[in-house]
Amino acid sequence: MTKTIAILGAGAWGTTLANLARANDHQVRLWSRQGDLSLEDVVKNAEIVLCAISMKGVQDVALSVKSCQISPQTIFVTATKGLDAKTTRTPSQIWQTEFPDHSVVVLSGPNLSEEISQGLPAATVVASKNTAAAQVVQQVFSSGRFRVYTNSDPVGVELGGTLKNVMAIASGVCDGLHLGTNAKAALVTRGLTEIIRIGKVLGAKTETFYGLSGLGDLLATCNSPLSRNYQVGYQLASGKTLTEILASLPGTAEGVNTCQVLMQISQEQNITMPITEQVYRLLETQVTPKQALDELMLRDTKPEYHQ
Ligand SMILES: NC(=O)C1=CN([C@@H]2O[C@H](COP(=O)(O)OP(=O)(O)OC[C@H]3O[C@@H](n4cnc5c(N)ncnc54)[C@H](OP(=O)(O)O)[C@@H]3O)[C@@H](O)[C@H]2O)C=CC1
Ligand SMILES: O=C(CO)COP(=O)(O)O
Repeated sequence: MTKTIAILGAGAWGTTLANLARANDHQVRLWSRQGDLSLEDVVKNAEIVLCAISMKGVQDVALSVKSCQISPQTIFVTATKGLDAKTTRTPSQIWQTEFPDHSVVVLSGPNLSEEISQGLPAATVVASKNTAAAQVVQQVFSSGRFRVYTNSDPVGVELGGTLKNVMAIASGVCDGLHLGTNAKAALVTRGLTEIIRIGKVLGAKTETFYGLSGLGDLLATCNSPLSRNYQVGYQLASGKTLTEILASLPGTAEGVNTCQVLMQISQEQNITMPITEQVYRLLETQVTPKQALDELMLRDTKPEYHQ
């Protein structure tokens, strides 16, 4: 059944998702601040409103959508991977707070948009407390090139995609310093342990992090030069400043902001986040990449906890 879909954000991810939905014969209207269509016209009568804008714009756009005419049945889908700097909320928590009577679905997975745009195969997850809403979104995007799984842990799926961005920065540093495959395996594995530790405190289920939106996205992003977050780390290791890197980066690297929000959460909730802390100190120029490595390697010895 053809659906009317409003996609907010005409960046790399919003455009790619719009093309996937159009390829399945859905009617798609795309909104961005630069576009010709007003937000009101784009969301009017939409059965699905999908947000793929950067984290920094989500709260304001959600408030703007609230003042538009929205059908009571509209499903909201969020594809943003970040945390709100003011409230530490996830994007789905923002949408659910502004639209408490609507279903909210999180779409997240190992989805480097450039590969999907080239028609390469990929899989993703759509997660919601409302299974029927997740299944609607699954049907909208599923194709022979894009395999979509449903899941009932939206916060876990969302945090997998968000927290791995910090690990992707660390992985870029690891590769930029040419530390080798053993070091990378150790970093990504301990990164997953750290993600699970944070995620559990923030309300996610542990097992979600072993799926596509957790381990899957961690592997994709930590190993691909297509990842903007990986690029930030890689270029920091080569001696560039963060300002220089962000000035030439094609698109958003959410891990930079996420890292700051996580440090706030770490202090408030007393969660140990050694890798995140070193990425934060590196971004703040408190340590060099080599010093960050030494700090991690010379921490107190301990048993191998998995969570
Ligand atoms: N690219 C990818 O491979 C993937 C990206 N994501 C996530 O999707 C989100 C968007 O990423 P991506 O499309 O790559 O980023 P881009 O930088 O390519 O695009 C960002 C989009 O967000 C919009 N935007 C930014 N700030 C605001 C604001 N204050 N108000 C309104 N709109 C704003 C931009 O609008 P404008 O054009 O008007 O400036 C643009 O449409 C990120 O959270 C990212 O982590 C998730 C999976 C894959
Ligand atoms: O989330 C992504 C892949 O799943 C995209 O990663 P980057 O935002 O680091 O480019």
